[in-house]
Amino acid sequence: MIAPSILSADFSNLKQALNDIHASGADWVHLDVMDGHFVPNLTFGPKMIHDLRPHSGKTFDVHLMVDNPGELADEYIKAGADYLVFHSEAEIHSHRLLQYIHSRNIKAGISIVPSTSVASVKELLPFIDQILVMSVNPGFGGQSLIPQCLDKIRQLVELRKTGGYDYLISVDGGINSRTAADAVAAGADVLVSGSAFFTSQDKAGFVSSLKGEKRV
Ligand SMILES: O=C(CO)[C@H](O)[C@H](O)COP(=O)(O)O
Repeated sequence: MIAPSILSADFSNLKQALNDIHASGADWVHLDVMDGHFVPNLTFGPKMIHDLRPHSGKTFDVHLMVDNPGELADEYIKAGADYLVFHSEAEIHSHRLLQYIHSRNIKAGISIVPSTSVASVKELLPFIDQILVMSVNPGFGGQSLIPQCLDKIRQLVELRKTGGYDYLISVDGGINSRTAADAVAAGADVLVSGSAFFTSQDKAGFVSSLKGEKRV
């Protein structure tokens, strides 16, 4: 599946960004929430997500790049998140927060930055619907994929098989027409793409290309 990240959209025209995502055939909308503390950038909060919600029937994949995500989770659940994904590095009680998100009847996920190992989140794998592998240091779009991060996807595929778990593996950062095939070969289920998607003149062709349907 393809999840364009509106981080790279024109923030003065986000309805158009959603229309572009719908017309492209992409599957999800990826919404990057940054607090200026956990990552050195600020984006938007729950009101933005709430206001965008009526304009899209797509799955809203909300990626919290914030300190203390447990204190903020409710606001994003109320705003209309379908998946609420937080960083395990930012939450001591990740297991409790996963349970809480599930108790509110939405999907729950964790994300890991490039310096976090899969081994350090192994205990959480039975309790998640998605793991978002950051393939750049989070904070900004337009960076280059760190190839070593793809090995974490391979490890997560193996652990899912041996553990009988049921999570999706997403990859986020530096995904474009050149890198997508490596991420898919490693076992990624969801490709998040920001700058490559929004700078593409042929977004439907770009999405098809990432899905392996045709080349652009
Ligand atoms: O989470 C993010 C940055 O922290 C973005 O979703 C990600 O970087 C996508 O942007 P690009 O495809 O341009 O790398």
